[in-house]
Amino acid sequence: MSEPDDEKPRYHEKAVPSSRFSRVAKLGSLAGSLTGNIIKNTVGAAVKAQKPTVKNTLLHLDNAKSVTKHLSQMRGAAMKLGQMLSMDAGEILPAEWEPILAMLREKAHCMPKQQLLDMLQSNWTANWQEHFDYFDFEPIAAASIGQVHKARLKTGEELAIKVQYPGVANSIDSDLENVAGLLKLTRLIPKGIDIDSILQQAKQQLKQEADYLSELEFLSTFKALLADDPRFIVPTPYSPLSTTEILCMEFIDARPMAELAYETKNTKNTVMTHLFELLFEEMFHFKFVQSDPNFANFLFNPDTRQVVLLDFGACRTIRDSVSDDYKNVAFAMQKQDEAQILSSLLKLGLLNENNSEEMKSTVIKACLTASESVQCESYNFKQAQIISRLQAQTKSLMNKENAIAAPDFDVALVNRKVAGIVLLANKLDVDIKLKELLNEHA
Ligand SMILES: Nc1ncnc2c1ncn2[C@@H]1O[C@H](COP(=O)(O)OP(=O)(O)OP(=O)(O)O)[C@@H](O)[C@H]1O
Repeated sequence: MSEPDDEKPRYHEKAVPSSRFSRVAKLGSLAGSLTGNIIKNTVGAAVKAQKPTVKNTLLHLDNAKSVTKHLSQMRGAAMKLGQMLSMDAGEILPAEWEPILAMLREKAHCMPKQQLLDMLQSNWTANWQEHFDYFDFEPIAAASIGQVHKARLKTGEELAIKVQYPGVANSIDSDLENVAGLLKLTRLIPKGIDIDSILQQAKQQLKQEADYLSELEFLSTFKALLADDPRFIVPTPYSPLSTTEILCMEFIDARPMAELAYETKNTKNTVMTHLFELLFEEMFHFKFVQSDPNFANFLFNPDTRQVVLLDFGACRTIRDSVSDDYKNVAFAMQKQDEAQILSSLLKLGLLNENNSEEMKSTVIKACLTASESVQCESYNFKQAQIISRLQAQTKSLMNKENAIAAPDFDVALVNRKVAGIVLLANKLDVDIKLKELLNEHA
């Protein structure tokens, strides 16, 4: 049933611990290895006549490796929380953690063939192979809550089939609680970040993402919204074989977004411009947002410069008021109107009346700095070093207990979307006519 494909990445097979007991045991062993590493590094520091500090003990790279190794084996909730943290806080966590965050974004194991066969059989029928010309058991991708296989139906259609790891849906709450407890133990998270609200939102988002029939519906909605749009390719959903744990759609042959880095400046600018156009359309026009804009969720076609959109698990319809308030912030930033920026941030819940004057003024100053992106004709996030400048400006907030307000879910998801697209543009070193793109929505 399998056709070899030399271009495909190889994944290590590793059984996903599916019972609650085995998942807790896995976290127990992580706690054990963290403690072991702390002792080892404290002793190591003492031998080298250094004072043991948080940096050379808790934040030591051995701990980073332990956390990554265990989370990537747990997959599901554990790994997703790591990904969310790296998206939300990736630019502000201590530099020592960058290797873990990078691995959490990318590293994954696939499930052993028998576990995969059990999932296919329990979701389909014993004779499921009758539907296919071939089904490649080697996954083309192993992500946080499922792995993706390529297959060809008897009718000739090529499908991408996402199969969820067993036990993911039932263990979301307990996994997230346990992992967050561990992360708190490592004191990894700056005081200013409200981990408990990230945790609540991660639970809510993951439960939605673990229901592949809801993703199938979101995929159909996006397919309809972008029908005949020459900038984008959205795979056609295939519902006859889709279930809550298996998602089937058209297979699209395109290149990973990371390879865009090697394309011409023109291609990079065009592809990234499409993504900013889509961002504004989702926020201000569709009011329906795909809120997980990580690198792996886009592919591109180098010849046509089209963007392939994938992974619709985390879509959300946002309230009209949220869409309007974001638009007000954007245009107030363009006009450098501090009073309007403040009132829109208050409405969005990104600031509240209890915040100190110092806090309000820090956030408004940061908005004014960021506003250069929508004022000049063409903007390059990387060359402007805007992220490090904003980090420096808001650094004082990171060390104050719960200083960063936890907005409601709509707002948190739009924030994640905006941040994700900006980080992508920053990474790719592109020039974007952001002012012009925004003005189309005036
Ligand atoms: N329709 C498709 N055509 C071609 N490749 C696909 C398709 N769908 C998914 N893939 C491949 O599988 C990878 C993972 O897919 P997807 O992002 O949907 O999985 P996921 O489990 O939801 O990931 P995440 O960890 O982001 O939640 C993609 O980056 C892409 O390489």
